Amino acid sequence: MNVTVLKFGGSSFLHPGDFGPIAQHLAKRLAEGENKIVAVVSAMSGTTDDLNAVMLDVNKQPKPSNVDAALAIGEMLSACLLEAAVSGLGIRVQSLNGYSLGIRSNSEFGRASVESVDASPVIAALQENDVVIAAGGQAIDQFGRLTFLGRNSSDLTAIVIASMLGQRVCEIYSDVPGIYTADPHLVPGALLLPEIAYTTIARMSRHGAKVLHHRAVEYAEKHAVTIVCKTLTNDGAVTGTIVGGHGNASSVTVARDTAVLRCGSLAERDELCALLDQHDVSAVCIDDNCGASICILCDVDFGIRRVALTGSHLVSIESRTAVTEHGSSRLRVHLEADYEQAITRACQIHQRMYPATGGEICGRRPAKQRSSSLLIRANNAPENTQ
Ligand SMILES: Nc1ncnc2c1ncn2[C@@H]1O[C@H](COP(=O)(O)OP(=O)(O)O)[C@@H](O)[C@H]1O
Ligand SMILES: N[C@@H](CC(=O)OP(=O)(O)O)C(=O)O
Repeated sequence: MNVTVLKFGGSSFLHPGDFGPIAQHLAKRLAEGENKIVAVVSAMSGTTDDLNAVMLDVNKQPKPSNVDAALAIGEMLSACLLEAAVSGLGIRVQSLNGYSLGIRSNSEFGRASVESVDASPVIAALQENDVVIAAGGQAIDQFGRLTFLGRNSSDLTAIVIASMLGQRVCEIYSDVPGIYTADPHLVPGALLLPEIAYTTIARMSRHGAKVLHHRAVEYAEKHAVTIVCKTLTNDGAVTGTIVGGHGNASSVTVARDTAVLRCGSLAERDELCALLDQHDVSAVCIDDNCGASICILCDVDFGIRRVALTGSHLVSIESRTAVTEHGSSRLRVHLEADYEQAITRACQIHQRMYPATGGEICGRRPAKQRSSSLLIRANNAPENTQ
C-alpha cells in the first residue's frame, strides 16, 4: 500500500484554529492523487509542559508511569482535534493513540525505547479510511501500560510508522522549513542546509537542535527512511532539508536547561557517565576547578532519575545552557549559567564559522540563570576542549 507519512509538531498547533489549515493540506494531497495518508501529531505548543506542571501540583513525586499516562494526553487531544477537522471536510478518517498504534516499548517510563512494532492496526485503519491520525511520542509496554518516548519524540513515532508501513520517506513539518547551521530563532545569520547526513543532525540534536529528535534520526538511518523537513505556508508546503546519507556542515547548537551533576570523585563520575551512556542519555564529562562533574544534555529528568537509582551522593545539581560548536573534525562544548550569555556566545561562534553572514543582533529569549561559565570535556565527542 502506498502511504504518505507526515508529522506535524507542536509548533504547528499554537491555537485550535491551526488544525483547519492542516486538515485542508491533507485534503489537497488526497485530491492531487495521493492514496492514503498517516499524519502523526504532537501536543499543542506548551501542552506537555502544562500537563507536567499540573501533575507536580498534585504530587511533587508522582509515579513515572503516572506521569507518562498524563503527558500522552496532549498528543491524544491533538489527534482527536485533527480527526475532527479532517472529518469536517467529509474525509474518512480515524485517530489512533498509544493503546491502538501497534508500537510496543520497554517500561522505562519517561523515555521508553521502542522494542517492536505490529503494523496491522494501522493497516486495518487505512483500509477503512483515507487518513489515519496518530498520536505521537507514546507506546505501550508489555503490560499494556502507556509509555512516553521522551520529549519531542513524535518525530520518532512518525519514522517508526513510515518504516513499519514499508515507506522510504517521511515528511516532518515544523515552524522552520528545515535544518540550519544554528537555531534560526536565536542566530540571525543561520544558514538553511539543503541536505544533511543522519549522523550529523543526530549529533546536533543530542546537543540541543530539537528540530529533529535524535532517536528518530537514528531509527531513520537504521531503517533507510529519508526524512524530508518541511513547513506549511499560506502558499503551500515548502521543503527545506533532506536528511539522508550525505551532507555535512559546521554548526552551533544551544541546549537550554541541561543539568550539571557534581560528583564526589572522579571514579564515581566515570561510573555514572558509563551508566548514562548505557541508557542512551547524552552526557559530557567536565573537568574543571570545581571537581569532577557530568553535564546531561537531553532526557535530563530521565537521566537524573537513573543516577538517583544508583544511590550516588552527588555534591550538587545545577542548571546550565550548553553551547556546542560542531566543527569539521571536533566538538567543543561551553556551559553558561546565563542564557542570554549563551545566545551571545552561540552568535559569536556562528559568525566565526560563517564570517559572510554578518553580525546581526542576536535573538533573545528571557534570561533564566545567573551568570558564570564552565568549560568542559565531552565524553562522546572527538575532542574535548574549552
Ligand atoms: N539547527 C536548527 N535548525 C532548525 N531549527 C532549530 C535548530 N536548532 C534548534 N531549532 C529549533 O527547533 C524548532 C523546531 O523544533 P520544535 O519546536 O520541537 O518543533 P515541532 O514542534 O514542530 O516539533 C525551531 O523553531 C527552532 O527554534
Ligand atoms: N510531548 C512532546 C511533543 C513533541 O514531540 O513535541 P514536538 O513535536 O513539538 O517537538 C513534547 O513536547 O516533548
